[in-house]
Amino acid sequence: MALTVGLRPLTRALLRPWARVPGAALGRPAAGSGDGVRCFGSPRVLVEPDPAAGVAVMKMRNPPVNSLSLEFLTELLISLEKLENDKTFRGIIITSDCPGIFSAGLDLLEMYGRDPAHCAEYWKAVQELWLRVYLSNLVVIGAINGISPAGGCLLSLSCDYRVLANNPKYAIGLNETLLGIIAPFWFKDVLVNTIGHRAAERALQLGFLFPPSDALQVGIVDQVVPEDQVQSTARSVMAQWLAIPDHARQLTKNLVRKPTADRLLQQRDADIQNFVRFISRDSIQKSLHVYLEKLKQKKG
Ligand SMILES: CC/C=C\C/C=C\C/C=C\CCC/C=C/C(=O)SCCNC(=O)CCNC(=O)[C@H](O)C(C)(C)COP(=O)(O)OP(=O)(O)OC[C@H]1O[C@@H](n2cnc3c(N)ncnc32)[C@H](O)[C@@H]1OP(=O)(O)O
Repeated sequence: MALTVGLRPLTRALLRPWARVPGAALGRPAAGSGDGVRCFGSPRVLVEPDPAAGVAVMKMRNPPVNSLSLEFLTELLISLEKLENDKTFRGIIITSDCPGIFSAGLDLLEMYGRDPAHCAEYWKAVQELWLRVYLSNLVVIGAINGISPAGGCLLSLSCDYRVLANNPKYAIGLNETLLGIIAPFWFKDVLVNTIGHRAAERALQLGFLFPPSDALQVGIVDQVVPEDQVQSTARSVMAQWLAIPDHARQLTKNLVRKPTADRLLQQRDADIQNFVRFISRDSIQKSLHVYLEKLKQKKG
């Protein structure tokens, strides 16, 4: 897929793609990879390659909550692009390195109190990550080992298969309305494609965050397993998906997903402008302020 990363050169230059990850990366062989295969990545994205299996495990580690900041999105994009272009890999497992949190979704501080140019750049990166994961030629499996609201849910929904840890503290869903904001049409489309129109209508309006058993029942995840089996289950599922010839699976994936992606691709700039207009409204900024204050107060 020929997507440009589309971020300002400055943003990219600030990052150190493929820097060795301090400590964790140095000298630590990737699990199951045998001698000589090392983890790599960038400060916020740890990639554990298993070349023999053709699989890479991508661990998000932007503590405390893996919120999708501009820098984090950029690093995720660079990692994905690198894996996509490396013929060694046929599949990626996306998971979290932050205990109890898959991803808290979009970084609210990228949308609160920012100028329009920043919001536009941020939204472009959000679009880019979605397109890259959603249309990836690789098999993408989400090993969801923590709570996954809003943008975290979108990331999960963009995977080919979702395995959620069975922990009552975890939940997944598009909860935007609870923040006084709305899920954009392409978030909505992916949810409708996954759980159907009626269930999506209720879930979106009420901002449902589904705990594991409800998540499985509604179909927002494909499997719920004990927490200590999330990674191994993702691996077994990956083996099933990799048993299918790549070209047939990729063409089929494209057939199914392209119409949804095209809706955004045909109006990316307009979508950015809509977002910037919407998020810049005083009333929306107030809602974000109230929500951020609630998060602070929760701490006591
Ligand atoms: C007509 C309209 C036309 C066009 C419209 C066009 C476009 C649509 C417009 C907008 C679309 C926006 C879509 C938005 C998507 C999103 O993803 S919004 C984010 C949603 N996320 C959430 O609601 C999760 C919020 N966080 C939590 O609930 C909790 O933090 C947690 C359950 C994830 C973790 O709980 P704890 O472990 O208890 O940790 P804390 O709550 O103490 O958090 C630690 C620290 O992190 C900060 N934080 C948490 N989440 C975020 C976040 N998403 N972004 C930024 N920062 C976050 C939190 O404030 C704490 O900070 P400190 O107090 O330590 O500084």
